Amino acid sequence: MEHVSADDARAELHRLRSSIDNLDAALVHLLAERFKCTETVGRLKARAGMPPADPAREAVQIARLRSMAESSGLDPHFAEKILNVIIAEVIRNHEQFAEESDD
Ligand SMILES: C=C(O[C@@H]1C=C(C(=O)O)C=C[C@H]1O)C(=O)O
Repeated sequence: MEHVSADDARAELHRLRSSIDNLDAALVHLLAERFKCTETVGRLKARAGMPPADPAREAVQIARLRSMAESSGLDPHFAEKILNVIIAEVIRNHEQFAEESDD
């Protein structure tokens, strides 16, 4: 493997970490927007007496995400795991909205 000086490695690491920081910021902003949107969906469902979870919609979302992950070089199993964590949190929020509207 080609040798790299400590100075060059530090400069490259700094450049890469700066991109990682930007990407992490984008992820947080995207998640914040998604949760704003799902909050509105959850409150709408609660008002309409619809169930918090929609497994059919989740299955479509997961299949779509797995396929996008595959074509962009991301491990589809990992992509599914992340989406499941997000969806579980969304459903927890929706259950809370449903309880609030029962009060
Ligand atoms: C946001 C919704 O509620 C739940 C959360 C979903 C999600 O986070 O993608 C998908 C289906 C539902 O279980 C929805 O029904 O669209």
